[in-house]
Amino acid sequence: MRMVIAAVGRLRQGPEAQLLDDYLDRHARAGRALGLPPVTVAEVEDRCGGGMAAEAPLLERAIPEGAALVVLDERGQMLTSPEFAGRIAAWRDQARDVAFVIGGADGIDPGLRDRADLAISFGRMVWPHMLARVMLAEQIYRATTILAGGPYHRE
Ligand SMILES: C[S@@+](CC[C@H](N)C(=O)[O-])C[C@H]1O[C@@H](n2cnc3c(N)ncnc32)[C@H](O)[C@@H]1O
Repeated sequence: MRMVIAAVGRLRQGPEAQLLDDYLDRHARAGRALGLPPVTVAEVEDRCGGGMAAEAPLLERAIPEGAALVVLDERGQMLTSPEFAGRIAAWRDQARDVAFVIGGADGIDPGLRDRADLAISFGRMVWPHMLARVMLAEQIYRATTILAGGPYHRE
């Protein structure tokens, strides 16, 4: 199993990058015993201003073949953290790769969005894509602690 975040834009050094690295490091450490791999981040950028249509093929290239495709989209489903953890465990048990896709300023091209296995919403408000990246990393770490039975997640 591989876990990939494919995201539009380059995250510069700063608080978001520090938070992202921290959650992904924590996930990597906690996930080892659970058979969950570290998350890799593939950043894509279209320098010609082509918007989401130009970004879609760049994102596609970062998605492993046959991977479960999860798009982050404010119109998607709102899962609880334990539900999200259950999805991750199911992909692990099927030895299936999973790719999480985060769009740019215009969002994710409908062609890519429509073929997703799952669209996840962090609420109906629109978040900056760099914050969505950090929030996703935190939820992946949280999911790992839920699967490990740790005390980080409380209801
Ligand atoms: C600035 S938003 C783009 C919003 C754009 N108007 C749209 O229609 O998707 C950039 C990316 O951040 C992520 N994002 C922002 N808000 C989100 C939310 N509430 N839930 C899930 N993902 C979100 C999505 O991947 C989105 O493509």
